[in-house]
Amino acid sequence: MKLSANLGFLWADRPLPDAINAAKAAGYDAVECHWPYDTPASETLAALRETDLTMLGLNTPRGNVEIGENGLAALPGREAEARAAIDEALAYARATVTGAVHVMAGNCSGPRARTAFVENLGYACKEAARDGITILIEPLNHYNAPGYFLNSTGQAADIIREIGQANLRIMFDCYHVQIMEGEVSRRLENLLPLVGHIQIASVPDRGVPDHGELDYGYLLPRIAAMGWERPIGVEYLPAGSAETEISWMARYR
Ligand SMILES: O=C(O)C(=O)[C@@H](O)CO
Ligand SMILES: [Mg+2]
Repeated sequence: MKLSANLGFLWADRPLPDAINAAKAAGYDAVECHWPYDTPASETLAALRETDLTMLGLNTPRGNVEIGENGLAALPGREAEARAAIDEALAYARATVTGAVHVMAGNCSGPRARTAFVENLGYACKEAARDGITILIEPLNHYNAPGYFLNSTGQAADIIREIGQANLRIMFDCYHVQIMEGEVSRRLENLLPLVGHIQIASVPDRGVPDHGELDYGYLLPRIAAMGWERPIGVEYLPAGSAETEISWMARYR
């Protein structure tokens, strides 16, 4: 089982190149991040080359976070900003040889939001396809992301099927799926052809994935048995330092 350190949460207090080095030292096979835009892409790329790690994914900018914005792609009337955010994310991904961009929908609901999301995703897929980049959409739970447009895997699957682009996939975060829908292993197996990335954390506390209501001792071997070979994103909130918490990894290797 290969694991990817999500540097949006792990070593998040360090500059991104230092966090990439920490992930390497801790034994992770890959990295992924949330919003890397304060770090010049050249510095991120240098750290990736030095450590021989790949950046699996990054998120589009969220808009005005001070007023609670959490993405722009499903906001009717904000298409120009949404596409600028997609362009910025894709440029950073190209410059750092990152494989996927998570297009963040934002806080909205209703048919006009869905239309905006579908159209902006169509744009993102076409722009990304030129460089072989995958576009991800991630259903988020309503405790961490109240009002977020995308909150179920069924909704994500419908949108992906409607758009019909081969590079559009679900970011299946087991933490969010368990909170919103349950039946994580069956749901993942059914959706597997549409899944582009998998993430894990304990539920409900979003801690180290070795306790709580989801049994990763069962789930991770089950995911491997489904034929999943790519690194799984470890996206938990460290209670202390991520270095002192890595002993859980040995269990899943
Ligand atoms: O919150 C999550 O889960 C993520 O994966 C983020 O990329 C979205 O904020
Ligand atoms: Mg996630």
